[in-house]
Amino acid sequence: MSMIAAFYGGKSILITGATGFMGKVLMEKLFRTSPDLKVVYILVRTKAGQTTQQRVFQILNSKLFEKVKEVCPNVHEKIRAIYADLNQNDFAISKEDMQELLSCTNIIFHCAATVRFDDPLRHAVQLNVTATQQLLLMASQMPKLEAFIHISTAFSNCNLKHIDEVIYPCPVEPKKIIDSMEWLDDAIIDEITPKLIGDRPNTYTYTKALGEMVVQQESGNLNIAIIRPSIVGATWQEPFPGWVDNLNGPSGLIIAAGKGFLRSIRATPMAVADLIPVDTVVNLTLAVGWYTAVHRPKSTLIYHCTSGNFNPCNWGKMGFQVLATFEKVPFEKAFRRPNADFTSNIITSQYWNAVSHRAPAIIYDFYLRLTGRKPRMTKLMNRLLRTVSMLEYFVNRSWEWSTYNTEMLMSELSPEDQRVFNFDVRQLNWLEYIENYVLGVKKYLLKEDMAGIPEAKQHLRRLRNIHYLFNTALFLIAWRLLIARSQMARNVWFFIVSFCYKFLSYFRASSTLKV
Ligand SMILES: CCCCCCCCCCCCCCCCCCCCCCCC(=O)SCCNC(=O)CCNC(=O)[C@H](O)C(C)(C)COP(=O)(O)OP(=O)(O)OC[C@H]1O[C@@H](n2cnc3c(N)ncnc32)[C@H](O)[C@@H]1OP(=O)(O)O
Ligand SMILES: NC(=O)C1=CN([C@@H]2O[C@H](COP(=O)(O)OP(=O)(O)OC[C@H]3O[C@@H](n4cnc5c(N)ncnc54)[C@H](OP(=O)(O)O)[C@@H]3O)[C@@H](O)[C@H]2O)C=CC1
Repeated sequence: MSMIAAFYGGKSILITGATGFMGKVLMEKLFRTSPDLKVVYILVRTKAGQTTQQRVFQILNSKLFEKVKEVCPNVHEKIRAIYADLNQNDFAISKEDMQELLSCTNIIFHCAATVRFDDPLRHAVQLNVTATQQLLLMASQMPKLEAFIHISTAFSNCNLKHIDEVIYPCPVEPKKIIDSMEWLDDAIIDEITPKLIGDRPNTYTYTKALGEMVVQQESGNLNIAIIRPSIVGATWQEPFPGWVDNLNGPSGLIIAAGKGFLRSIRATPMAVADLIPVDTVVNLTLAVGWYTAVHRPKSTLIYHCTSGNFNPCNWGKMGFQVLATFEKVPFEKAFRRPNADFTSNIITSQYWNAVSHRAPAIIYDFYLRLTGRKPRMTKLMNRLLRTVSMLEYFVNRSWEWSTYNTEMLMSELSPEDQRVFNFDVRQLNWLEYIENYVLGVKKYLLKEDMAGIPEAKQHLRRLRNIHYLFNTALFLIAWRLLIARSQMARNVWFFIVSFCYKFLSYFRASSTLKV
């Protein structure tokens, strides 16, 4: 029997960010391994015209929860969706709901965050710092609370090369930042943002670092742990391989590359691609919840959930395997044939951007205009290149994260728990994982049917022929222009033509002789 699964039995668990990528997988695993848990409270806001209940209904009816419904048929009764907006005071939770949360909660998993890199500082602080502070305040009023698990990111200190399992202070205290957001206007905040984030690349990593400081400062008597995952990718094994439901991290780029929009990227092929499957993060998170509550470590432990030091894979190998998978299972209706040029040189990258991205977009828009349609490719391409430029920071550097606490925890688990809550990425076969990831993107994000693969392959063959035809035409036009202008080109042309003529005459004469 798994000790971790048994631990969650009968517990009341509060999850923030349960409607997000990681939150859904966390809930799924909890219900599948501990169907006898008492209740899972989830803080949910209304979104895109859906009520909180409709959102829960949609999650429970997704493919991700198919197995759960077999193991825990009354799962819908065990989820208590509480309306909450983490941007509001007291999260806009009703008095009755708040009372219930405060008196019943045993464990908190705080996953909610804004993961957008370009969020204005005010918004990122509100969600990643102030909301964390408020949740800690709530936690301090929960008499039955056994553990508070905060999900941060391995990149909260990406300005450092080697990162230990400690909290690194930011120059300005989080409390001062929170206070200043109340009275500074947006224009001034925008102006001081670059100075505040310093050598971090964006407001996301900066506010996640501030969030950790808040956790440390407001921990009081709480039993707290922090988990720092690296780049979270599709599921490795559970509940099935390749599940993914958003465009963050590499997923969006896999689509852009598979559809032939993105054919080159400024990336260092040898840099470590520190990807970590979402089910691995969730297994570690649940194990940490158990360990923190049962063993009550004296200080706040930080767990790095990374792959680089256990089982490194680099961007070059990843890109190669992604392309190899596109050969077997191409995406439908590609714009161009998928290709990948990784270059770490800024000038070469600008060149490829012009030749491989902007020029085809302009030509396609010209074709759309000619055929009476609205041009859209240049706009789409600009957006894509903006996204890529934001991710470039992470694909041109390598980091080292120490993992003593994660390894310690692994050694504390029983063999059964090591199996059920496996977070040992040494067992991960990257080639298999990446192939399943690409398949998952095709199935669960693009919702493409496998039956369409022959047609997709046929489409790629057509694109290849168009590509050859286009290049030949381009070459002939360029050559024609050149010989019209340059004597040397004319001489070369004359030499080639006369050589071909002589060769053909010789060939004809020798074949006549044989007859
Ligand atoms: C030769 C090329 C490739 C070769 C083939 C192989 C490819 C695979 C190999 C790997 C290559 C390199 C992969 C690099 C991945 C590196 C990721 C590193 C990230 C690590 C950071 C730390 C991890 C974390 O802690 S947090 C999680 C990460 N967070 C994110 O990823 C969020 C990023 N997204 C944003 O910040 C925003 O969405 C932004 C700024 C990118 C765009 O904002 P904007 O307001 O302009 O638009 P949106 O409304 O958000 O979206 C517009 C449009 O774009 C789509 N989209 C959104 N995000 C992405 C994305 N990541 N990639 C692609 N497309 C994206 C979105 O759906 C919208 O589409 P519509 O059609 O308009 O709806
Ligand atoms: N994905 C990754 O690569 C990595 C993620 N992390 C961390 O993991 C955690 C989970 O990330 P992930 O699941 O990928 O992120 P998602 O963006 O998928 O999910 C974010 C969650 O936060 C919720 N949320 C955001 N704003 C509010 C709000 N105002 N009120 C209530 N809920 C809100 C979202 O709710 P809604 O559905 O309503 O928008 C959603 O449930 C985050 O803390 C992130 O920093 C760390 C490393 C890498």
